[in-house]
Amino acid sequence: MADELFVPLYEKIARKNTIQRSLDITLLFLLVSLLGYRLFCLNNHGLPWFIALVCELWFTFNWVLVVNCKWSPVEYKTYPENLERRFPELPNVDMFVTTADPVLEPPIIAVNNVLSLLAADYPADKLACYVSDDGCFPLTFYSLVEASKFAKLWVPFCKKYKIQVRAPFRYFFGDSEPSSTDGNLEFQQDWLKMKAEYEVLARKIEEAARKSVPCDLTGDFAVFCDVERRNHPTIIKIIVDNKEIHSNAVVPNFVYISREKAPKQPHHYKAGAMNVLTRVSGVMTNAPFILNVDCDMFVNNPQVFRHAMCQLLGSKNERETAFVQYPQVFYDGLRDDPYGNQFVVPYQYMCRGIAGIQGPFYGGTGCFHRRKVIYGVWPRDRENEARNCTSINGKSVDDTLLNEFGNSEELINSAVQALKGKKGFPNNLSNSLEAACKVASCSYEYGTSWGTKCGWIYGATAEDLLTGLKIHAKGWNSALHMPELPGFMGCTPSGGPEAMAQQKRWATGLAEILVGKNCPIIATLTAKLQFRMCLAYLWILFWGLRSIPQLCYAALPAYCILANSHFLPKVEEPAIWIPIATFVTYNLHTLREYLKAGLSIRAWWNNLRMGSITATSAYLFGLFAAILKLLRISETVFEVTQKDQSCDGDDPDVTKFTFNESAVFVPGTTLLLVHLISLLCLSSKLPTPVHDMHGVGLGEVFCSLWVVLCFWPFLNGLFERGKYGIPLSTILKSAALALLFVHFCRT
Ligand SMILES: O=c1ccn([C@@H]2O[C@H](COP(=O)(O)OP(=O)(O)O[C@H]3O[C@H](CO)[C@@H](O)[C@H](O)[C@H]3O)[C@@H](O)[C@H]2O)c(=O)[nH]1
Ligand SMILES: [Mn+2]
Repeated sequence: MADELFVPLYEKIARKNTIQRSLDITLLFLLVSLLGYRLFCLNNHGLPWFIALVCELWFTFNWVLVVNCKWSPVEYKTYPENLERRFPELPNVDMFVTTADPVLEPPIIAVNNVLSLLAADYPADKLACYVSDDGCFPLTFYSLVEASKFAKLWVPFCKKYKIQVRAPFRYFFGDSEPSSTDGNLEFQQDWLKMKAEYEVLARKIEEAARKSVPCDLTGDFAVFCDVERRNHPTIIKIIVDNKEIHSNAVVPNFVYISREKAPKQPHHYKAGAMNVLTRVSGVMTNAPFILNVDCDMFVNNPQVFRHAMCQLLGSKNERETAFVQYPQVFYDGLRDDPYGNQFVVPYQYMCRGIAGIQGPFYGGTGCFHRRKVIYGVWPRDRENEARNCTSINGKSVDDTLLNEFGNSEELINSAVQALKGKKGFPNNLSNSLEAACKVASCSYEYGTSWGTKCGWIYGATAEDLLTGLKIHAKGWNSALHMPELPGFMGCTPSGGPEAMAQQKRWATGLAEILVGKNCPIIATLTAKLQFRMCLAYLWILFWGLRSIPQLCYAALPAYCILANSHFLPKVEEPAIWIPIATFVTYNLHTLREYLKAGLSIRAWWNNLRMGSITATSAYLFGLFAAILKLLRISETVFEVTQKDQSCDGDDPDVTKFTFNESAVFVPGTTLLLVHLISLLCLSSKLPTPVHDMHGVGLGEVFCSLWVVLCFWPFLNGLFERGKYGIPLSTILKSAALALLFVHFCRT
């Protein structure tokens, strides 16, 4: 028996990275040499030299942050086979799904997500699934109700045959025959039946979507009569109450929530939805653990709950795992990542590295939380005893924290249980409906700490990072898990405008955090955020700010060509080898990372190129939005990204960059035009103003060509039409700006 208590549930293993470290340091050394050289001959050079110095200072600083992130990577191994030996009674898990827009997020996607959650390999009576619908759309509710009927067949089927992918649209994807080779007749029959049933479900949802009203708004649907999306009372519907369907329940509890909305009442987008989900589930099932997934994801590894429990239950000290984050892995990703938004390499190196510091950032989806951590408690140890709401023997509960939870007695009672670490809070779902509606109302949060001290934190469109930061600041660590079979899979934008909109939102959200009162520097000085973790947060929070030096540096070669000046040493000077070595080392180093991660050279190039494109367009606009908010000129908005159901990643045309009328494409187009003009001037030997003996050199010309190469999708866009072409209005605006720039350079 003693042995049982010591079987390990997980292991944290340091990864070897000697070569990577030495390359990282070499590059840092080269960057510092470049800076040294620039400073050394600052006096002999003009403006471009100085701008280059400032930009390179920034790049060097950024590289220090990167090296810090990548320095000590770790890997986690879990042993779910040992889980039940140590914990015969598995804890409950509440699963949260958010959806907001039935057009941008077709309900069939959320339906598949929910089905994969309901069918997860975990005792059904320990799970409860809560779907928040910010769209308040009867179609979403209708789809979920239909899905729950299908789930009664689907869940047993998946469990019986140990199906891996439990999202039907992926499981049946492209298969016209059962994928099993064992030729089991019963399986084949069940398979065909399931497929037919799923097709019926999908067709029903499709047909309902085509009608203006998906079904008769009577009975359960009556509440949806005349609801306005932004002005309606709370709607909570218990779709499955598994206590009601006797002991051998197959489908977990399943609840639909559309929180109250009222005009002029802030609803805080996803963070607000997550807080309502936390409270409603608190009064209904109150599981000690919470899984949150965006609507566009699904469970790809049905064992994921057990894996996560290994890390959450298996640590000697709770402080080690405030949450377990699974990386975002995308299905149907376009080949070679043309938009640079599949993040395979960042997850491999940066995320694993940060996991070795205080643990990965919270990524907003595919994450298992401890409920009490979400409730805002500090890790329990002697130092924090005074801050914590429970004392060691679990007797006294701090009233002040609970007062901050709002005036629902049911919620406070359940929170007391949760804070004491009690497992679950047996309650009948329908008995708690009234309390649930109360805590989902939009006035509930007045005068409480929701969004500031507890729950998901408000004030940034990157609520995920902010919430995680707040947790780390209390001294909690988090854990990463990247099993070979990805835990969750989701979708990522597969079009230029959508990709830009998403990155812009992130840049805004990150900049909002940087200047907000939860800035990591303050958290390190006044709370328990580790110094290296603070640097890691700074690395990501600076994403938007990066646009300025990137844009300046990218414009510099064109400026030099037009003004007949230079910012690089001349080819005949030995110092030219410093920038050359930096350039070559950087590119070979990153290329090595891509190849080691199993990606292609093409993927490396696409990411490199998108790095410049995104920085000079989406990040720039994201930064502007944050500045406008700071100046109180306008508020930032969470724009939901368009989810495509599936597309053919191998079709050559879908990898072509797409554009729209958005102003986000103006800076990139301008930059390209400026370089084209400068190269044209150079080749036609237009008389250039004579400044001094330091005329333009080969280095600048090479850099200019490099920028054109990076902006190749834009060059293509100049000549294409339709969605593959840059709209004429954008071209005209950019041309005007480019001419202005040329004029500035030549005077
Ligand atoms: O008012 C809102 C807006 C959004 N959402 C939901 O938030 C989720 C994320 O939105 P999405 O448009 O898919 O954003 P992504 O850029 O794909 O999401 C990433 O970035 C977000 C922060 O910017 C995080 O919240 C996400 O978890 C993370 O996956 C979706 O389930 C939405 O339904 C709401 O519930 N209410
Ligand atoms: Mn998403």
